[in-house]
Amino acid sequence: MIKHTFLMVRRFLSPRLRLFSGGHVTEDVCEWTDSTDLTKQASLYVHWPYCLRRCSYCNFNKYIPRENNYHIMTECLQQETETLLQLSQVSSITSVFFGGGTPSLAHPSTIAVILETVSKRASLSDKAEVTLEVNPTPEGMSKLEDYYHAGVNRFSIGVQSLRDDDLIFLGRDHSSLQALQTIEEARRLCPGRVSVDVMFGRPKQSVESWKRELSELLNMCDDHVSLYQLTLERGTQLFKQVQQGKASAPLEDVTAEMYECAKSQLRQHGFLQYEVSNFARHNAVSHHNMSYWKGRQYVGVGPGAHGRFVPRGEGGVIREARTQTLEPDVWIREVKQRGHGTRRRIQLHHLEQLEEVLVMGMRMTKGINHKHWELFSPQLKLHEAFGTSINVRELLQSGQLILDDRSLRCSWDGLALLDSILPTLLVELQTQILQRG
Ligand SMILES: C[S@+](CC[C@H](N)C(=O)[O-])C[C@H]1O[C@@H](n2cnc3c(N)ncnc32)[C@H](O)[C@@H]1O
Ligand SMILES: C[S@@+](CC[C@H](N)C(=O)[O-])C[C@H]1O[C@@H](n2cnc3c(N)ncnc32)[C@H](O)[C@@H]1O
Ligand code: SF4
Repeated sequence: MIKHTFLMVRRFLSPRLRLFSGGHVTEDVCEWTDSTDLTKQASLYVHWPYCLRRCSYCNFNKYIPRENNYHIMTECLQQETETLLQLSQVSSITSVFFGGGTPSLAHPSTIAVILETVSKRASLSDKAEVTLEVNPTPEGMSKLEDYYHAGVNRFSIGVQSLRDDDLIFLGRDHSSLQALQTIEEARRLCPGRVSVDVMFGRPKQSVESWKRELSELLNMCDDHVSLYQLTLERGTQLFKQVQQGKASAPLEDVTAEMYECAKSQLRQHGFLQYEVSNFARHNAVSHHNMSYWKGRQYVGVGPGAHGRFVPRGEGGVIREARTQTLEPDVWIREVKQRGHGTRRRIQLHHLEQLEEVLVMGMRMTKGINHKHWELFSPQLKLHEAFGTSINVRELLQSGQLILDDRSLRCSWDGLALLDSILPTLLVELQTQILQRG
């Protein structure tokens, strides 16, 4: 089974509410050529681990800063970027994503310094997507222009909700008006390259109010929407509130209806679903996230960041799943001592890599095409791996799964059941690989 997929995968894999169907994205803007040596390029993820407060639902790796150590954080992020780029020996970085935590708490000069470091160690095209996640507070908004000048060309704005009561309940540090103003300013700077995150299935939320809320958002937003169903995460305040009966999540059929409405509203506004949680208009898909779903290499820098790359700089030939130390102070110490804070390295052998390619690739509405699969599995073709099994045939016959000349993919109905389809595919893959020794 998949042991190494990172938090984001786990969190957003579950389409519990028959969440995800929609139109087709026709053109693949993120296609790599067959001749590309995949170990020579990677995307870069940079984690800023601090937030001003803890949102009640969030269990991402984030800390409330005790003191202002942003200067030292910048130095260490720069140092670790250098070390890991050297270790990976990639010649080209195809996209950069500053996530968190709240990376819009970082000084724009930190972003500039990291991007300069990347450019010194590898080629970073002017056209490469450079995303920064922004909490839509007045402080975040006031820095957008400086981030833009530092090299950011895409903003991902954590709107979450346009209902002020809900924002307070969720522990957010901004109002709905501030969110709309931040979207406007981000669109002025990066037209066509602004994404919003919005969550539904919130306590006390009704379908009617969700419809109105999404409609307001769709009238103001740009060309990319990430739509998440609020997940109850163990260890969060919201989890406790629900356990103690102080809050309750909407029933499953209510959230399913919320999704149905969202889907049709998004479609009316010209958005096409291209992944389990993501919708784009004018083909404004997230290149960085596409590189995860396509099983490309990525380097993860900063506390708790995940990476997948071959450490060619030390003679490695096998891709590794790498995780950086979670706790910022410990991570800082490690980076100062040895240039990086890698806590865990796991070699991904052939089967494990294929498992990841499968799990990630099936999230895309386009699924896994034959070329994509053959890059990782030249010997065992898609038809050979999945076309002969009785269990897989049942999924094909039921219409949940499609395997044809184009690709292996979920149907719209099937995508909603991805969690239950994947185990069958994984078992079949394991069987086929083991049989072939
Ligand atoms: C799942 S949300 C997606 C946000 C938004 N929808 C977008 O794509 O612009 C992104 C979050 O996932 C986490 N994340 C993404 N890539 C990561 C990586 N390589 N290592 C660790 N965490 C990562 C970070 O917490 C980041 O804030
Ligand atoms: C880790 S946050 C980082 C971005 C930024 N700090 C923010 O909150 O806007 C990335 C995204 O993950 C989503 N997210 C976090 N916790 C979630 C949960 N429990 N259920 C669903 N989505 C969640 C939110 O939509 C959020 O925008
Ligand atoms: S949702 Fe964003 S701002 Fe809120 S605690 Fe999580 S990372 Fe921080």
